[in-house]
Amino acid sequence: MAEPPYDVVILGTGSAGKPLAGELTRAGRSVVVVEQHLVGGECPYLACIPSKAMLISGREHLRAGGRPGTPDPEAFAAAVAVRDKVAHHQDDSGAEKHMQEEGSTLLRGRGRVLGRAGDAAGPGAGWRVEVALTAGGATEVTATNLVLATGTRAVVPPVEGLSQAPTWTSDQALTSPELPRRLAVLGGGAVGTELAQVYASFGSGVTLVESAPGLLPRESGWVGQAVASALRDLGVDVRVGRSLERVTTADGVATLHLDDGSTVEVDRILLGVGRKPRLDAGLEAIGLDPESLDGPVPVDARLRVIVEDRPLDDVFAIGDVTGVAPYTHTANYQARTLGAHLTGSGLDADYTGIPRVVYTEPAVLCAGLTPAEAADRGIAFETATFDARQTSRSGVQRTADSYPFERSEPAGVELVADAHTGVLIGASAVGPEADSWGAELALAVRTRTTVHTLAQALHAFPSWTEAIHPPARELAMRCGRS
Ligand SMILES: Cc1cc2nc3c(=O)[nH]c(=O)nc-3n(C[C@H](O)[C@H](O)[C@H](O)COP(=O)(O)OP(=O)(O)OC[C@H]3O[C@@H](n4cnc5c(N)ncnc54)[C@H](O)[C@@H]3O)c2cc1C
Ligand SMILES: NC(=O)c1ccc[n+]([C@@H]2O[C@H](COP(=O)([O-])OP(=O)(O)OC[C@H]3O[C@@H](n4cnc5c(N)ncnc54)[C@H](O)[C@@H]3O)[C@@H](O)[C@H]2O)c1
Repeated sequence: MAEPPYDVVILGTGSAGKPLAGELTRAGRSVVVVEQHLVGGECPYLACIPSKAMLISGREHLRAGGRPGTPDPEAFAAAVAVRDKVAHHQDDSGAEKHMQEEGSTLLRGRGRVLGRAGDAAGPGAGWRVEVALTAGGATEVTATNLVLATGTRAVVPPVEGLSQAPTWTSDQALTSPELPRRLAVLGGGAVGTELAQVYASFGSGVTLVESAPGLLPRESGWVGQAVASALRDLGVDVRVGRSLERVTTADGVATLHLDDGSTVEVDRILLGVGRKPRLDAGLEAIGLDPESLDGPVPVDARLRVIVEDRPLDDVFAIGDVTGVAPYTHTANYQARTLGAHLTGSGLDADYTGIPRVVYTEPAVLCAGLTPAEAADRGIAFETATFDARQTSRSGVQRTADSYPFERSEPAGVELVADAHTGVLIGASAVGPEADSWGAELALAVRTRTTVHTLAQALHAFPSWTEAIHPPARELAMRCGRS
């Protein structure tokens, strides 16, 4: 059955596709969305929300007397119940209803681009998309504009024996009721560090293997060291600069063979080594070859897909599939930006100061450039750091905190400023709730605030934001003024 022609067809209803549909229907556009799995994408059911719920429950468990190294299946089961409740038990009927109430036509199935509509080539002719319906059968839709919002999938590294081992991706970990007694976490990025903390909090014996020289290797070295130190306090065996050569499995127990000759026996291996864009929606029909692309879909500042160095006027990509700062807030922002472009004059996307947050304890919030990135770009810069344990808030927190074991409580702030202008070009904050109080720094980077202005800001006493003042003041004395 052929559907009527629409203004826009969107493939994928995740943190990118779903809000875009709302922006467009509110502006009176006709929209058809195609979703092959869950309406809402990975974030609410399989990623952000269940992982944050488990981190919070893990913290509460430790404060209530839970001991790292002592598995507590009962406490874990209670946390899983909360996790599954906040993740709606993967029931997306509420999200589906919401999209329909907003006016979108939702087709459940797998979409594949067939090509331009009719014989006409070039902008304005519209796009044909075939949908293999989940309920069976197929249909075809036509729309003037095509939007790819197909997200990513977990990378499975090509390691000998891994496919026979008991592995989890984060999707599986965050939907499973199992508390492994011994868990290996492969990868020390956001997934690896957050989930290592979750399982260690409930008593799993966790070994974290990261191939880079430190955890969270995209960030300044001290940030990853702070997180590594906190994980070690929880009993996690953190091994950085190590790679996995092969895995052997016998009687359900996997043995990891690392490149230093050591072995680790575990009941489960969690893969947190990154994600790859989903490029299997018929991109050949728009002139992209997924094989040779082997990376994100290239877009310009208006989210137009670039083919052979030129942006297409009627094909767009948003969200993780574009590889631009893969977070829900980026996907939401790109959806708003594209919505404005398709319904009015719009603005170019500006990715300055996107917060990169890891919700471990201590939490991490980074924005803008690290000193290493500033150096790579040839920018003359100055940096200053401050140990946030010197704030009054740290003293209050230490006294009030009821963790049952010694912790090193790493916390700090690093600012990076343009040496000539004093504009804040990067910042990192680590500490309790840095995901919230560090937001001031992300805003300062995004709004090109100078360290002179930042040094004049008043920071509430006794809050963690007081840690921002000393390095801002130091840089204000060392940097020029714009
Ligand atoms: C464990 C984990 C924790 C995370 N935590 C956070 C966090 O705390 N904060 C944060 O900001 N980000 C977090 N993220 C990242 C965040 O989940 C993603 O950035 C965000 O979900 C990307 O949204 P998206 O719409 O691009 O992709 P998705 O949410 O993956 O949506 C894409 C949708 O497209 C559908 N689709 C794909 N191909 C087709 C097709 N051919 N036809 C029809 N439908 C199709 C898929 O089924 C999917 O529903 C986390 C990620 C992981 C893995
Ligand atoms: N708090 C958040 O916002 C949050 C939380 C979780 C995930 N995410 C997003 O989900 C996506 C996936 O996260 P991720 O942590 O899997 O990816 P990532 O790319 O952030 O980190 C992967 C890590 O694995 C390491 N690695 C790669 N191959 C390895 C190997 N063979 N052995 C050992 N280590 C290896 C890399 O050096 C890197 O540190 C990211 O886009 C991330 O932004 C965000």
